[in-house]
Amino acid sequence: MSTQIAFIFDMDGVLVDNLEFHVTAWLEFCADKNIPLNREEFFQNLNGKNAQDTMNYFFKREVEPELAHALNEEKEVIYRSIYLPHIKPANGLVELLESLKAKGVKLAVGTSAPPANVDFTLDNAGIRHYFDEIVDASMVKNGKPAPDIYLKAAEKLGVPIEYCVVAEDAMQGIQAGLSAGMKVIGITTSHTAEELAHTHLQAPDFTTISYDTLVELLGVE
Ligand SMILES: O=P(O)(O)OC[C@H]1O[C@@H](O)[C@H](O)[C@@H](O)[C@@H]1O
Repeated sequence: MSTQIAFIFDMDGVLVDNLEFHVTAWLEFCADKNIPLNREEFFQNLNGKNAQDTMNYFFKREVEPELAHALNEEKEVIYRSIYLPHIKPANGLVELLESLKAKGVKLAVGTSAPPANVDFTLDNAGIRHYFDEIVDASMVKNGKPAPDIYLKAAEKLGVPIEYCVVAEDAMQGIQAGLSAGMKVIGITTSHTAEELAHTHLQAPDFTTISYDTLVELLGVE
């Protein structure tokens, strides 16, 4: 490989197909707190947002960080308990990570999730060892849709933005990847391929994605 390239993965809805469990946990949390929320609103406005921005949205004000994280953890306890028996890597992911590692592609995770959920997901799915860098919500000031998480991942990997591909499922996350100036593959776990037509390529999972897909998207040798 002549040009060093990188593949940066969103976590929820991409490395694992878990959004149904997040939605169930959010609906339970909101019902308990008398906060109005439905699935459509979640997928349009909240999916991919970090804890702080989610609580600011629910309470329509800047929630004190400690309170925001404590409230968010109430939801994460529900989420982790219902998702644990089902956790597994997305279809085709492990095979792809193996082949990209063998080709020398740099690999990172860029997620709005809190560190406890990152540990929960990567360790229980058995995929942590594939990644050179992991950037979570606690490591940047501005959450998705701001580009910070993806810019930080590229910086930590030492790979220029023009050689980075992002895999994302959420509207906020896709915006983050596009704003970072990266090529974005839309994984259609949260939205249809038509809804993700503004991404550079759409795929249901990783079974159809290969090293050649990245090379073609980036236009490198
Ligand atoms: O891994 P991603 O897609 O950046 O997002 C993580 C967040 O995704 C949201 O959809 C969940 O509601 C959050 O609880 C979660 O932390």
